[in-house]
Amino acid sequence: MEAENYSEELDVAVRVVHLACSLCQTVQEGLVSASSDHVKSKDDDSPVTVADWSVQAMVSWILSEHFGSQNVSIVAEEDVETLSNPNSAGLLDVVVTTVNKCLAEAPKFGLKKPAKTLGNSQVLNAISRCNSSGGPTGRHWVLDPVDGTLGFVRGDQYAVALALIEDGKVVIGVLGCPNYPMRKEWLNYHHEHYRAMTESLLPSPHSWDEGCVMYTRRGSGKAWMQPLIHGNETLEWPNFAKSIQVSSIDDPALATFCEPMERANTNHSFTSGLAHSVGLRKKPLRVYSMVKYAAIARGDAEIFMKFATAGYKEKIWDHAAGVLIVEEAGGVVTDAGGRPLDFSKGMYLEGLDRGIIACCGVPLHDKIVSAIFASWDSSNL
Ligand SMILES: Nc1ncnc2c1ncn2[C@@H]1O[C@H](COP(=O)(O)OS(=O)(=O)O)[C@@H](OP(=O)(O)O)[C@H]1O
Ligand SMILES: [Mg+2]
Repeated sequence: MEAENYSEELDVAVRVVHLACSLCQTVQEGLVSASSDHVKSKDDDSPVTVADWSVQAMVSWILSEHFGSQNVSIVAEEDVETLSNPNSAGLLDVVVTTVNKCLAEAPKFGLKKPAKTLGNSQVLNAISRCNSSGGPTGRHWVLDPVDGTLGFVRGDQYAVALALIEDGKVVIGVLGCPNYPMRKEWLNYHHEHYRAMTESLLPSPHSWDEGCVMYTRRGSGKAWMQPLIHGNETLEWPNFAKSIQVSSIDDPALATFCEPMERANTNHSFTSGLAHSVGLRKKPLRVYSMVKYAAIARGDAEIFMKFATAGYKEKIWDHAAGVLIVEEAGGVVTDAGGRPLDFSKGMYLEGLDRGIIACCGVPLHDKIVSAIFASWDSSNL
């Protein structure tokens, strides 16, 4: 039966995402106490951190050890060029140290650690092995080592996203949300008070309470959430797993919609007009990263919309894990034309019609898609 497949893959994926969250938390704490060595610029000027490379190296190493490197194809965000440049020697040292420190903790998470610490070339190899471009056939892991890099460097929300695609379909989705606590009250609290209180101040990661890891398997009709582990705790399955479900709200007046924080990543004025025409009354909730999918999946918000500027091609690693978790938790995710997202075309969501709409259920989703149909011509997207 389909729902029983992939248990070993899911088990390893959840554990490795827990380990990656722990790595990210340590690095984010370091960032908050400010070391500019930890931030580099990518071509597109978005911040790239030690955590990006270290998570990618670590996840690649664990998956290859577990399943055999010849069986593991990984599509991931970071390439190895910047890091293998001799000018980046200092940064590479920090990454290698971070990876080894993290892997030393692997047994706490039920994973195997290396017999000897990894050297520079092993770490670079692990990163460069993630050079698959996916496609319509075979198995491909899809990793966003730190999704929401802006949120990460600002001490705010970010996610570690790992998915498995088989023959073009997402079959496993795991989303680590280190600053997104298990408690539902967080969203209101965050929205109303937290950002205002901390506008000029980077928060200490400890003030967020513990984060969570969400996961699912295609066809299970279920999605789960586990708390992160702390200190000397060990990850004992099922680690207090709680089943999660989308919200049952279908009245737009009661619904909350979330969208990207940054104007550069979505068209806020278009979504604001759309929200008005559909009857959404609440202020949009702007959150960095795939935590937006997490919020829909567990019923903290009802709608997620993202409309990138024309010409921007959405990458599969920014959506694969989140989409499956929302769908299995009872939600609907499509492009703006109402079609499912296509993960079979390589690293991009080729053919995506305008934007992405994730909803807790069909009635709200229909309303949004109809409103887009009605208002598109008059918009200046
Ligand atoms: N121009 C443009 N338009 C749309 N999307 C873009 C664009 N540029 C980048 N990206 C990708 O979007 C990811 C961030 O999306 P978010 O929803 O997390 O946005 S936001 O941080 O809340 O503003 C972001 O993921 P990360 O790089 O992991 O942060 C990018 O992959
Ligand atoms: Mg991303």
